[in-house]
Amino acid sequence: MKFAIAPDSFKNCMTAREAAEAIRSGLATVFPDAEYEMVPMADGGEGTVQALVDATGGALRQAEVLDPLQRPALATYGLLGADGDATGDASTAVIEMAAASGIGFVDESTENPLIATTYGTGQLIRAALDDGARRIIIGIGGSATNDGGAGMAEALGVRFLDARGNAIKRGGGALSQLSVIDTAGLDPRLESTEILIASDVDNPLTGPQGASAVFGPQKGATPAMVSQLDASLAHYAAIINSQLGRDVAQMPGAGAAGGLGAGLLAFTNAQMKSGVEIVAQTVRLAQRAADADYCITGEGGIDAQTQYGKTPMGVAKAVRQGNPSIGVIALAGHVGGDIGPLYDLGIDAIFGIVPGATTLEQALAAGPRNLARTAENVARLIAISGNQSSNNMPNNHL
Ligand SMILES: O=C(O)[C@H](O)CO
Repeated sequence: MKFAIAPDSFKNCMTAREAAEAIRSGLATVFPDAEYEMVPMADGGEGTVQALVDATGGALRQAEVLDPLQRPALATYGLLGADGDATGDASTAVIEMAAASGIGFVDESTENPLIATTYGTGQLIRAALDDGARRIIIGIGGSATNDGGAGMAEALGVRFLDARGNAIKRGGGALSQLSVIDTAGLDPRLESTEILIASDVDNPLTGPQGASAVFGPQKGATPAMVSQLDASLAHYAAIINSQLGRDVAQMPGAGAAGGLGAGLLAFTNAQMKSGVEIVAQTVRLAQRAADADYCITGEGGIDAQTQYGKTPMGVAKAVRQGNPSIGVIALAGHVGGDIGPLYDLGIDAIFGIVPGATTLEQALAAGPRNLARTAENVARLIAISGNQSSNNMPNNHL
């Protein structure tokens, strides 16, 4: 009997690796001799750096950056281990933009998307290049910014000038004064660096579905600021198009992280991909689960949204590629209504792990125990289903 264990983190409760350990401990009470392939997962959002470092035997690194309000901060990124490195030589870095430019750096009294900058994200990319990265996975979303990634590009050597040739201020508000983009100083290492963007949304840069209209308010933008920021980003995109020949405004995902998606597409050779697919490929999930009987995945919450690129869905797709008969079982702290489509899309069964009425605080505190107990019960079902190998039958549990 072989299990591939590939959960996401359970937010505010367990990292993906801790969740995988809890699942293994529950399964192992019933199948102590089974083989367990541990593959902590993520979808490009929070926890991606930790999951990829854990899954590949990599290392966490820190860099001094400027936060969205240009205050000094320390931000963590990761270098993957050779285990999960598509380059084969441990030169892939993984970055979460939110580690340098995320909403967590501001509160209601300081948030201001007119001035917030992604400069620190550019500093993280530079730090990864200094570490020798030739492939960078960057998870984007959860930002405090609305600057179209101009700050990120500036940190990598691009100059943004007004009509008089002076550098404009950082932040989305000042982009309305942009006249010339000078890319002569852009870090030449970017030319030969593969950048994969794992985006949390596929919104365009501008318009009613764009970065400012949809996500500006959650960063403190008033309706007047939303109009100003949307016009600034439209102006910025028009100059990018006319001076760099890249038409990024309506590309899917260009509006992610306050338009950082657009900035990466405009100034680097980045490609936008599904976050969970990038992670699954990087950790070779399909290969590692190719001879597994079951895959156990999970996440803090599973609901109808899960089908749109969340980890359990991406895991199911990946493991079924080379192993169509694998059983895929998902465990979650919260299971929403309308999960029917997930069964058709490749998840065989979904179980909530919370045993009864409880407060969120209690549920979080008991998370690892609840996850392990639910995994044990899943194993008990498997044991009585007759699919188990007779060598692994735990008589004392039947
Ligand atoms: O950061 C943001 O703007 C949202 O998470 C969408 O990417």
